[in-house]
Amino acid sequence: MRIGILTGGGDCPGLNAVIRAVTKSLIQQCGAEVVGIEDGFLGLIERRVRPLGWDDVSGILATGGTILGTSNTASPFAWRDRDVSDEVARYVHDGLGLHSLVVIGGDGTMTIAQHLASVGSLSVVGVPKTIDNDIEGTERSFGFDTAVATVTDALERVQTTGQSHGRVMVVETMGRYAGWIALEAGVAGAADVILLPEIGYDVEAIAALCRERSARRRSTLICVAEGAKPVGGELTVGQRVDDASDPVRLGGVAHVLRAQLQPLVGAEVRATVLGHVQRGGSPTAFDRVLATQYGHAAAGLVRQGVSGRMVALQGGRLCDVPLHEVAGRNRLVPPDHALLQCAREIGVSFGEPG
Ligand SMILES: Nc1ncnc2c1ncn2[C@@H]1O[C@H](COP(=O)(O)OP(=O)(O)O)[C@@H](O)[C@H]1O
Ligand SMILES: O=P(O)(O)OC[C@H]1O[C@](O)(COP(=O)(O)O)[C@@H](O)[C@@H]1O
Ligand SMILES: [Mg+2]
Repeated sequence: MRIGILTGGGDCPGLNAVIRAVTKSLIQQCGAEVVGIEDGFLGLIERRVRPLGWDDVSGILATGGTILGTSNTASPFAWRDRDVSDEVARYVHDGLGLHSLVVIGGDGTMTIAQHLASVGSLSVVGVPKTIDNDIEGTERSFGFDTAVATVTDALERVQTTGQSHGRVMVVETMGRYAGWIALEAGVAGAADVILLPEIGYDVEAIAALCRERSARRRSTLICVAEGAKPVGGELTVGQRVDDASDPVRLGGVAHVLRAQLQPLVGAEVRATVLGHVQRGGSPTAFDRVLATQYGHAAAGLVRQGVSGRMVALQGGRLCDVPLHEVAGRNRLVPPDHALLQCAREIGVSFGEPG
């Protein structure tokens, strides 16, 4: 049995833990030959692969990033304005002789994997990664827990300096169009205001809260997701990546909000954009365990000859879901989410109009 592995989309902590678990499981359980594909789908397009043996994946459990490299721009369906998916499928079948491909990625990567599985009749098994936790079909992607821990730590640090100066402190998280990181870290880091892409905010309502807190000699800690926007307003685009299917990179809403709040509050306002620090470094123990379980489960599906499915966590239990239920979708924070309600009832503001 010959199996390929690739990591696609933005990197996140725990990718190496999955690569290790998939490879060790397949070698130990069925003596499989494992092939690492470099830089996600780019490696299939440019034909860059290398063998992965037991020793290649030893000692990488706790390391950040991905030993295989990744790409969040390369798609076989739109490569330099061409659809090269047929060539890629032939390379996987005939060139590499792969029985199955384990694809570790996010919503975008799973969309490509699902298309490749149907168009190219490839055998594909998915593993959900992303700090954003926005993949349909699973309640947890690995990498999210580590990002939340990093943001929580940052919020606590920003809070002490904010309180010393009596300032309004705005901290921006990643997450694209989903507010999971801001919501969980905002609660864990005791933010006074949490702004999510799923809930439009009102600058005057936030300013009123800041003024009221300043009057009580309290600083205000605002945790804003990069995809948050004012009611009826626009997303803040950080930059455009022209060769990506989704060229928009969000970023900078903390600076926009800072400028909007400053004339409305007495206190000084400062903004911090956490950026890629949220994606780097060693995975938490939770993510190491989840990534190991996901990798082991994906190897199990491969050995059973299952295709077109992604391993997942539902109700705290490992399971697998069809890729077509994941592809092209985005899991957002639902308006009736229990943690939203909990936060509201302990006085956290979501910046909603008063
Ligand atoms: N809706 C989509 N349809 C097809 N390809 C997509 C879609 N969204 C993203 N992609 C492609 O999938 C790859 C990874 O997507 P990205 O969203 O950056 O990472 P992730 O897999 O972590 O979600 C990129 O090559 C991107 O061009
Ligand atoms: O690394 P880039 O290209 O700046 O992308 C930034 C984006 O990637 C993420 O960090 C992770 O998103 P994906 O998991 O979809 O790749 C987003 O939170 C962020 O908006
Ligand atoms: Mg994504």
